[in-house]
Amino acid sequence: MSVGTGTLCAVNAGERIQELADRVMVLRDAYYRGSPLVADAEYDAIEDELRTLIEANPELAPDPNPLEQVGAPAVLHAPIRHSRPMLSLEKATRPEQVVAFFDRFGGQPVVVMPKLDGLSLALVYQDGRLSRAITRGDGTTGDDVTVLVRALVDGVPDRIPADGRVEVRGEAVMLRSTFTAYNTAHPDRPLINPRGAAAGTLRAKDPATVAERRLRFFAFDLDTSTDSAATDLHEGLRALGFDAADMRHCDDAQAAQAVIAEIEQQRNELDYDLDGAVLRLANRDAYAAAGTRSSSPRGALAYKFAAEEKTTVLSDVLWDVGKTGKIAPVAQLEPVFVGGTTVMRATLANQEVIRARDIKIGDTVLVRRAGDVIPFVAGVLDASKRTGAERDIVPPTACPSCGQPVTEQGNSRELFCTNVACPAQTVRRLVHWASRAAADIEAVGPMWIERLAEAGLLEHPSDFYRLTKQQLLEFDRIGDVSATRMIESIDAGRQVGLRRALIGLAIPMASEGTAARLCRAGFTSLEQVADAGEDRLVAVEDIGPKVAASLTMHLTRLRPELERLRERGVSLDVRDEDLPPAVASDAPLAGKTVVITGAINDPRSGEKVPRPTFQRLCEKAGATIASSVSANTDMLITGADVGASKLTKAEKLGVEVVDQGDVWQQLIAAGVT
Ligand SMILES: NC(=O)c1ccc[n+]([C@@H]2O[C@H](COP(=O)([O-])OP(=O)(O)OC[C@H]3O[C@@H](n4cnc5c(N)ncnc54)[C@H](O)[C@@H]3O)[C@@H](O)[C@H]2O)c1
Ligand SMILES: [Zn+2]
Repeated sequence: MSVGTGTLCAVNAGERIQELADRVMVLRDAYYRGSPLVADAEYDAIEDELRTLIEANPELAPDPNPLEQVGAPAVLHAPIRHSRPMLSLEKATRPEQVVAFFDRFGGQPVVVMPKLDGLSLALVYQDGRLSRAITRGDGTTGDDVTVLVRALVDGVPDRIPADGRVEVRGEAVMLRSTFTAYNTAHPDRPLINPRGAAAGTLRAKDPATVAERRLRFFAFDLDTSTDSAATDLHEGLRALGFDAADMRHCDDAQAAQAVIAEIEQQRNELDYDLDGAVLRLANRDAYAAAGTRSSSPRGALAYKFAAEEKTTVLSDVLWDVGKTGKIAPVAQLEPVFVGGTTVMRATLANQEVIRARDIKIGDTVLVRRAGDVIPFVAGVLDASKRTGAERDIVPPTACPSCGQPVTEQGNSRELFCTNVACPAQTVRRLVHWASRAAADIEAVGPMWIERLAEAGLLEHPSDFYRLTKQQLLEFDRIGDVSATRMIESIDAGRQVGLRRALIGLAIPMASEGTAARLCRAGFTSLEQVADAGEDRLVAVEDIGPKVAASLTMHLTRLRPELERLRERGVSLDVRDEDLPPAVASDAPLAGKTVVITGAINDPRSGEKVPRPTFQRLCEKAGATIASSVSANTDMLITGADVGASKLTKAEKLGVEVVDQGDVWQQLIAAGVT
């Protein structure tokens, strides 16, 4: 008897299936206990491989099959059985799968909404009062977390206008703003990511211990015993007073795909993490009638986005000297595809973060890259993987560029090189001067700036303006064309003006906003700011004593440089672009200080409008823009997906909250476009 290759394969496949199934169980167990061993993307890859193998070899399906189970038989403190199972979702990554979903339910309306990355909760109401909040658990039985939810979760009303039994399901998330604020306040015990933080919060024994870790609930599912509730999911939830996940009705796969793309695009600007978009039958009866599979409802589909977190190996740490002399640890990573690009370097912030997260060279670390944010190392996931060959990360005692001793500053013990002649700092400052936000010397890139500095031709920003074409032509790889381009680009940079020059000088603590505010406060030249003195500077809105002191000290030090810039024809005077546009006294927002929050869309085209563009429109209509709500704010303009914290604050301070739609109407009526 011969053994066919098919059989051999099946034997191998069987082993592999068992191996993967075991691994899935181990990873789930750790994950649902709150200490994941790998990033979600890696876990999902294991599930995918298992699913593909079982589909090809159904007879080898393990028993029990983890893919037919939900969650994990987690440790439940107060188990409660769900009225109907809380399931997982079927996943899709390709447009064809969205088409297939629409084909399956020909003609039925579908809602598309963000797939929030938190943890799901079932809220049970009896005759209008919240009676219970329950976690998903293993899908059949969850944990009673009513006390914690009442104390910590915003967006869960105590009472709703409905009789009988009502069950609302949704996601409890930690807003990114809450997460960041918490980690800033507690650098010694940082949270790794918002989702883990949310799950951990609802595992606390006593709400008082996690009081600063507030969560926010967004509803996505509704079950009622009464017939009075709307059959449309979105309307039904809103009528009961819930913030629903932002749902958009779509009639066909093409429309759905467009909304999915829009959600993915907005992903970075929202105040919560999301890992995909959910498609779901809009009609609640149709959704119920579609029924379920072993572990997922048939009437819904999750479209997954690229992972924003992955694990990789930290191969080394370099200490990088920045333009203000700050020496920051930069992680060198084994290349990893995350957040849509291959990441090889990530920030480690400072030595306190390294200590608090107990990170060592050689560790497998979690790397997070969300949107335009610089990738960073969030922490070590599986310390049990350590072999003993890992090395401690040792901060330098001398500047890696100039060798001068370093100094430590602040609570997070940031390291600084205070040598003003430090070559690394010099290059960084020159690069910053040439950057778009400052003199915008586009044709002289960072590499050439470094070469020119090494050759002794550049040390201060003013040195750019005495470079000659002859000097540039002496460099091997600079020909006539590029030398001309460089000189022209430097010439154009002479029009830098007060605001951008101040940005370009990289004065510690003075932000781009500081520069803009000084211009608006009536300063007409950089010399005037240098001579103003701290008292006059603090009188400017939003400029505090520390910023004023830093400005005065550094501009005094830079006085000779300001003179050289002037001598070489560089304008340090305020420019038109630095000032708010002229406003008529009857402009709709005249005299109002406004804060803008949420995503802004032009109602005429439906298109997204970048925040700075909308700010400029409001300014043209007479408004002064502030970054956060305070007692001085007159109006909070809200776009889509507004963070709860801003709204709560506005309510507390009695600030008028106005929807962007109303503001657009006024802008359009006043001809401000
Ligand atoms: N890192 C690990 O080791 C590890 C282990 C196990 C699971 N996981 C992760 O946990 C998840 C497991 O999948 P799952 O079954 O828990 O969740 P899922 O990805 O299948 O999605 C279902 C969940 O999505 C949530 N959700 C968010 N927005 C929703 C919306 N608008 N409509 C409906 N549901 C919405 C709900 O909480 C629901 O329970 C995956 O992301 C997986 O990567 C990770
Ligand atoms: Zn140095």
